[in-house]
Amino acid sequence: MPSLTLPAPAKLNLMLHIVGRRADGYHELQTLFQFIDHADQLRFQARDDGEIRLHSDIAGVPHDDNLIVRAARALQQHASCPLGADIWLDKRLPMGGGIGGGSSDAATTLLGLDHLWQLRSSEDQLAELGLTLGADVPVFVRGRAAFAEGVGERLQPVELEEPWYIVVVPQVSVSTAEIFRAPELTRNTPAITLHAVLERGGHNDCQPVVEQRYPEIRNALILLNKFTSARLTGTGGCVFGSFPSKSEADRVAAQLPASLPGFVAKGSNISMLHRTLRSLT
Ligand SMILES: C[C@](O)(CO)[C@H](O)COP(=O)(O)OP(=O)(O)OC[C@H]1O[C@@H](n2ccc(N)nc2=O)[C@H](O)[C@@H]1O
Ligand SMILES: Nc1ncnc2c1ncn2[C@@H]1O[C@H](COP(=O)(O)OP(=O)(O)OP(=O)(O)O)[C@@H](O)[C@H]1O
Repeated sequence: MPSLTLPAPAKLNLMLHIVGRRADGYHELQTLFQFIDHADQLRFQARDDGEIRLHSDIAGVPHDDNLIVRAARALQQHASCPLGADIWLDKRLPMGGGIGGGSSDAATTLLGLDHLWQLRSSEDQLAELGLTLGADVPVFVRGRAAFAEGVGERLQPVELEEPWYIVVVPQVSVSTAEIFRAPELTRNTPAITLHAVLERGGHNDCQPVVEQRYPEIRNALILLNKFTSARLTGTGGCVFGSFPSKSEADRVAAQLPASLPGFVAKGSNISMLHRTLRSLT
C-alpha cells in the first residue's frame, strides 16, 4: 500500500484583536497568522478496508476524539471514499500552547489523505471541511500567511517579513475555551484595516487575561522582553519574539533558564506542509 510522510507545522498569531461576539458565543477576531518551520510529523498508509487507525497515543485524548481521526473520517464521509488509513504521529508541538498543533494535524490529515486516496478535492472544499473541526484549521489547509477575520475563516493572504523566532513554552497548558469565557476579556477592540495592521502592528487581547491568570506566562513575557518585544500567541501559553538572524535567536535562547524551555524556528509565509506537497508533484 502507498504511504506518505508530511509535516504539520505550527502557527503564530502575530496580533489578535477581538472585535465582537456572535450570537452562538464564538468571538469575531482579527488576527495575523504566520507559520514557523517547527512541526509534528504524520505518516499515512492507505488501507483497503475503510478503517481509520491512529497508532500513536496522545495522553488524555481518546483515539476517536483525536483531530487526526476526526479529520480522516470527515474526509472519508465527504468524499464517500471506501479506503481507510493507518496513521502514525510524531508529536513535537506542545499541546495547548496556542501554536495550533491539533488544528495543523487535522489540516495535514485532510491534505495528506486527499492526496493518498486520490480524491482531488478543491482547497475550498477542504478548508470548509476543516472549519467544522476547528477555527484554526482553514489557515493550515490553505498554507499561506494570512490576515484572518470572522472566527478565522475569512482569510486574506499576506506577504510578511520572515524573521527567526524564539518560542518559549511555559510548562502550563491554557484552555482556549477558558480564556474566551473570561468576563474580563476585552471584546470590543475597534476593527482595523489590514493596511493599518501592517503599518502599525497590533496587540493580543488575550494577553492581559492570560498574564493575570498564569504567573508562569507573565514571567516568560518579562524575561523575553529583556531581549526583544515579546508577545503571547493565540490564547497561550507560548510566548514569542522575533530576531533578524538565526545566530541572534540562538544567542538569546542560550541565555534563557532551563525552567523555560523553548525553540528557535524560522517564520514562513508558505507552510512547510505546502512546500513538501509541492515537491511531490
Ligand atoms: C485563538 C485562536 O487560536 C487564534 O488563532 C483560535 O481562534 C482558536 O481556535 P481553535 O483552538 O481551533 O478553537 P476551537 O477548537 O474552534 O474553539 C475552542 C473554544 O474556544 C472558543 N472560541 C474559539 C474561537 C473563537 N473565535 N471564539 C471562541 O469563543 C469557543 O468556546 C470554543 O469552544
Ligand atoms: N492531534 C492532536 N494534537 C493535539 N491536540 C489534540 C489533537 N487532537 C485533539 N486534541 C485536543 O485539542 C486540544 C488543543 O490542542 P492544540 O495543541 O491544538 O492547542 P493549541 O496549540 O492551544 O491550539 P490553538 O492555537 O488552535 O488554540 C488538546 O488539549 C487536546 O485535548
